[in-house]
Amino acid sequence: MRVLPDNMARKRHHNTPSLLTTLLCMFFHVTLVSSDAIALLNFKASLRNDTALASWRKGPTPPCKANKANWVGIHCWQGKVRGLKLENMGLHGAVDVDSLLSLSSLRSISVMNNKLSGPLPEVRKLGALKSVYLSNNNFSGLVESDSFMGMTWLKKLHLANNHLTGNIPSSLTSLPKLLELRLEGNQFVGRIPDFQQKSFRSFNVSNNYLSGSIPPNLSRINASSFYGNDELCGYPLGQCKQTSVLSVVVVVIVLGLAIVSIGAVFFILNHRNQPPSSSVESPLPISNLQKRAGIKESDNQSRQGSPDHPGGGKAETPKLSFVRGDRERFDMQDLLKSSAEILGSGCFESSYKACLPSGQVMVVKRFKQMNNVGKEEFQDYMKRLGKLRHPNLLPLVAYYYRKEEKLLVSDYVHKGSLAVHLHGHQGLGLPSLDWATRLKIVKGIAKGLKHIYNELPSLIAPHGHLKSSNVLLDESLKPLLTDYSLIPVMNQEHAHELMVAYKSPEYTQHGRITKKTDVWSLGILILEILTGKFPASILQQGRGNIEEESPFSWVTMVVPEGWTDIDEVFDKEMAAGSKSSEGEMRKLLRIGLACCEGDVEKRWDFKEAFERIEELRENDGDDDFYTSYASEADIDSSRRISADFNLSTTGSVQIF
Ligand SMILES: Nc1ncnc2c1ncn2[C@@H]1O[C@H](COP(=O)(O)OP(=O)(O)OP(=O)(O)O)[C@@H](O)[C@H]1O
Repeated sequence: MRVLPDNMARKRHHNTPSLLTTLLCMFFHVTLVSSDAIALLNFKASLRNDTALASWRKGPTPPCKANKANWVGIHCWQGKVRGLKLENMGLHGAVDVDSLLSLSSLRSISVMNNKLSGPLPEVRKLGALKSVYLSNNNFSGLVESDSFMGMTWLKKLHLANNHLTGNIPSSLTSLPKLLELRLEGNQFVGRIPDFQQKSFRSFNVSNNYLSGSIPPNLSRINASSFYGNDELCGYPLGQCKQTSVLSVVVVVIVLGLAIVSIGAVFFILNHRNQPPSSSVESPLPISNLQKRAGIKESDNQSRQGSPDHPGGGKAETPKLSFVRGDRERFDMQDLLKSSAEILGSGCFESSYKACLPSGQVMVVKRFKQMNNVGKEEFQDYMKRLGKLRHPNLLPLVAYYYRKEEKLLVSDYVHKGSLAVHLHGHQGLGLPSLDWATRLKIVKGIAKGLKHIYNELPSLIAPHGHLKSSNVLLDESLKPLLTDYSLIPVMNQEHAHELMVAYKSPEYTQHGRITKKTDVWSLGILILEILTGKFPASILQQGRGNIEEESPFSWVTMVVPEGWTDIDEVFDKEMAAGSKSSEGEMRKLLRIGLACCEGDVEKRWDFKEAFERIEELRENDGDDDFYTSYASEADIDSSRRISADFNLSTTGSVQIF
């Protein structure tokens, strides 16, 4: 609230309404003008010629009521603004992305066919967007390489027919979900970068100033998508001209000379920078990780070192033992002096994120209850775990052994855990995981488990601690299992008390775990993924009251017996926009329930569960306003779409 200077406050006093009126006005303002409305009104204020948005105004009519839009150009879902479709409205001015930041449910934005100008809007700030349509405007200027960095959810980006310059932004090349990219009719220069996406549903870079050869993975795209770039070559356009032998020789000689000179410079610098003697190293700064975690730096056991560690010569350094040969080494000192942040405290001790001076970001998980086996057996087992390699397993990188505590070190996974994406996404302003992503995650989890079952057949519960916080998601939302196969080294009483395997019905009822125990956990995880509800057994973990409630009560609560209505069971945010996949969702639910069969004898074994999951058909769900239109025709047909869209705002056509 702005505070008025004293004299102004006095001057206004005569004209101000009574306190009661003011309070009433404030009350009505707060209740009638939702935060979505405020955001939209600020957005409108940034536009020139906004007469087309006359229905956007303060007052008793909110932009959305449930799934119905009251304001023109708005798509609504559960009372929140889900999409903005402001096409062919003669809008001038710039797009004020900042004003839209509080629209937490916004997933699609289209301002195509207007006269908007200024630099490319910073859509990256709206990281949850799935579709961005800015084609046919007057946006201009350099597009920075990181303009789309972190837009993990972006499926469709249409920037055609503007005046954008610079290279095609490299941040586009690794967006995991990007399916449509329309950049035609701009002034992009340079080479087409190597897109990592396997295939595009729509791709067009024609009529720019691109040069060089077309990357091979784009060679299946229609040639017309590349036309109008005079210096572009390679399939599907004509072959690139062969460079003459002479020019190759010249390039080789120049490169050779450059390498020799760079080598010489490095040699000189290295020798200059070397400390005169290792004994005069400056004292280490106070360790952040050490300070936070209170990890002891020196003790007799740690000084013995490990044969695995190449830097074994430093007698005073506590040793980290690396279990993989393919990893850049760092030592315990690096780890201890790195800046650290607590990621969370699970059932065991806390986990820390540590940023090493080299730039590597690691996670250090501390265990005090890991004394089930002696030192040698422990080391052998860690080496065995280090040998597990699978795209869906987060590898153990190194460990630190002290009798009193162990540290397990792995890579930091930036997108965090599945638990956060299922239950904490709203607070973080992230979109809910769609059905297609959830199914891919379930398939990835099953594949990771299969690998552990194959590689560690002697373990009774090969994973033993499967839950949503132990499934991490990488940049492309691929699942990575963590904290797996630790039961053999855990103190048994702690394992019984804390680990998920011991929360299964066979343990709570008969005091045993079996090969099918992980299948129970997989079933619970599947139900959690489908319903979006957090399993009670995890909430109760470590509090010792699991026996008071049957392990089935959560299952019967989230999947009531004889359910028929999909809305009753499935996470609404997942089910919306995936109507065509309802059949597969139901199949997965049946798989989840079969895995949650209380009678171990009747419960599927892992092989059966895996095969059933593999059979599920993947289908990349789509939930923006162009779902029912061929995207190639988007721009041409925008008038038609707008007409349909107007119908939807009256409630007669449901697009979302
Ligand atoms: N390598 C990692 N990268 C990113 N986040 C991680 C990593 N390892 C763990 N986390 C996250 O850090 C938080 C704390 O993890 P931690 O393993 O200590 O506890 P937990 O998984 O909640 O429970 P438990 O101790 O039973 O495994 C969790 O949210 C977890 O998902």
